[in-house]
Amino acid sequence: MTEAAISTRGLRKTYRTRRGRKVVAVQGLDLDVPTGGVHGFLGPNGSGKTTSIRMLLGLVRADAGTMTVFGKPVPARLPEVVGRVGAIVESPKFFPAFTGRKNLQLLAEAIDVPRTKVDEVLEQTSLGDRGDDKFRAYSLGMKQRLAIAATLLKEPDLLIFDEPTNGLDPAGIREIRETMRGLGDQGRTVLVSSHILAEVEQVADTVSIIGHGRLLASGTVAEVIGTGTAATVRLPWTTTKQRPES
Ligand SMILES: Nc1ncnc2c1ncn2[C@@H]1O[C@H](COP(=O)(O)OP(=O)(O)OP(=O)(O)O)[C@@H](O)[C@H]1O
Repeated sequence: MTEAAISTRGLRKTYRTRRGRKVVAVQGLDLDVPTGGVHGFLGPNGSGKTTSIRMLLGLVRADAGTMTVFGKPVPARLPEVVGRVGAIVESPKFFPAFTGRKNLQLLAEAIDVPRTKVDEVLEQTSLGDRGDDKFRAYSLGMKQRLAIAATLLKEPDLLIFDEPTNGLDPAGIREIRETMRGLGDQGRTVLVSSHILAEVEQVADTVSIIGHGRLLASGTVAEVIGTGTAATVRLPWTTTKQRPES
């Protein structure tokens, strides 16, 4: 069996607010992300997706549970796999007065990647003909694609995107979706979180549904969102207004 790109068992995180109130964000999450293709991490707002991703990346400390990335326990052995992982968990910072290309060239230099790679990643994210425009002139979708281009500079095997289409118009959403699909088709592993069922359905091969910090269902999109498991799992949207139009 191929090694899972990501695996978590019994992952837990409780936050304490400034007023001392406890917020249970993740409560015993068992997540398995297979290697290769696009895996949707689907759940309504506040279900614990960002917290789980931040724990995987060593940005938030887990209270309990185990996690592996490409078989290495994290965060203990994160340095061994960090070079294989690219992530966008918040809006990345670029210099507004520099072109997209110049921003990427600076990054490439910083991480010791040949400058020729910049053209390649601009093409991969459909920014080839806009690389010489200033970053501040980019649309939100183009800014997000430049962020993806930046993560691609080091050719990661695993890409983690937290709600990458938030705030984008339908054209922007489509472009990000196509970029993610292209990466999955190249054999890379893409983990993408979303609260929009229809969006995950359109891009993912496999999906895990999370609700209140727990795994509710996992499998191929056809199994989980199609006619199969979804019918037997009370999807978290059914009780909220967050169920998207499909
Ligand atoms: N730093 C924090 N301090 C206190 N509570 C937090 C903190 N970060 C997240 N939470 C709470 O933890 C729960 C899970 O939040 P999280 O952001 O992980 O969910 P999410 O599924 O990513 O939601 P969204 O789609 O809205 O980003 C929520 O109730 C949230 O309010």
